[in-house]
Amino acid sequence: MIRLDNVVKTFDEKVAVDHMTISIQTGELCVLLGQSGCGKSTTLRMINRLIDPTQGKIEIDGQDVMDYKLEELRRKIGYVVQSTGLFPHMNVRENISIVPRLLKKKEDWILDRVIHLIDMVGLSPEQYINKYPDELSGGEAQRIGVARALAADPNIILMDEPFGAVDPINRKNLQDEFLKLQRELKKTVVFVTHDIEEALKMGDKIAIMSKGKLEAFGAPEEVVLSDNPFVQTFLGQEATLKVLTRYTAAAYMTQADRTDYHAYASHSDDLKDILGLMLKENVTTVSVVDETGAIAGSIDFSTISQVMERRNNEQNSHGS
Ligand SMILES: Nc1ncnc2c1ncn2[C@@H]1O[C@H](COP(=O)(O)OP(=O)(O)OP(=O)(O)O)[C@@H](O)[C@H]1O
Repeated sequence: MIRLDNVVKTFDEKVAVDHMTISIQTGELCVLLGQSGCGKSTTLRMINRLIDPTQGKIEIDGQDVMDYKLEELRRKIGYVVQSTGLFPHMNVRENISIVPRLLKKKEDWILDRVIHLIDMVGLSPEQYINKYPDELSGGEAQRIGVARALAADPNIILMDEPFGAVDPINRKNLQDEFLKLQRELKKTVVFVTHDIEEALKMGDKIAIMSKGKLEAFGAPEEVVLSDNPFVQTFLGQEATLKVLTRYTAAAYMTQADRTDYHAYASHSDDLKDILGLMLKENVTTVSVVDETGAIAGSIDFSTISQVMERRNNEQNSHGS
């Protein structure tokens, strides 16, 4: 759906993006990962033409972005930034309504859509619809930013460090909820972050960039096994462990085993959390509890090591 073909962007003499070539499939969440200044945001902004490339071509649905009418392109593409970009003098309803109003949707339709979107991002419409941005926490503002980006039902969403300014617990919640939403909506998402764990958790594909260049591109399990020396150093030895953040306890627990093992994990915890709990409590099996606090099953160490082994084997067989 989105194709970058040898894209270059220079600012004066400085090369910000250096011959980037990647293809992002429909419904895929592609993370652009790299250190500050490596060209992630510039790459993202060339997709919706906030910036035009110096060289190369970007296609959406097979058509050069330069051939789209700007308004058509922006309608196709939602955009979420770290600072949320909410207008401070507009309340939540007005902020989310901006694009539908530009598209001349009926007011009744817009109000229904606003209510639906606030609910969809996990907030109460009655409580939040009339609030102003300065009455929202960082996490709440980010949710409204996501709701606003979804307002015109775009096929593509560009997200620039969307959860960067949020504390770690809220950040994890936002990640989990966005992934849940994404499983339903299946938008094509390009997501910029410099947080390795976030990238390995969120990405169907990860593009690792350094100094404007693409260093690795592939599924998380692939990039952690990359033999590119920059990628190895950048991701560090813990990267393979971090891949475990992609898998939840609920998906891997043995439901038949409801024994109380005295170390408890939530069904929404990921396998890296569970491994951490095992090491902390010095146990090899933990009970998994559901949202009511009842024991729903268990996970043991061998399950986690099998997941890691299987991932590694799959990758090795892909490579051979
Ligand atoms: N408008 C601009 N004018 C001049 N130089 C720019 C401009 N925008 C970006 N750059 C430069 O291009 C390079 C890439 O910047 P970019 O913002 O794309 O990096 P990034 O990876 O997104 O970094 P960060 O995570 O800090 O936002 C940097 O060296 C930056 O200083």
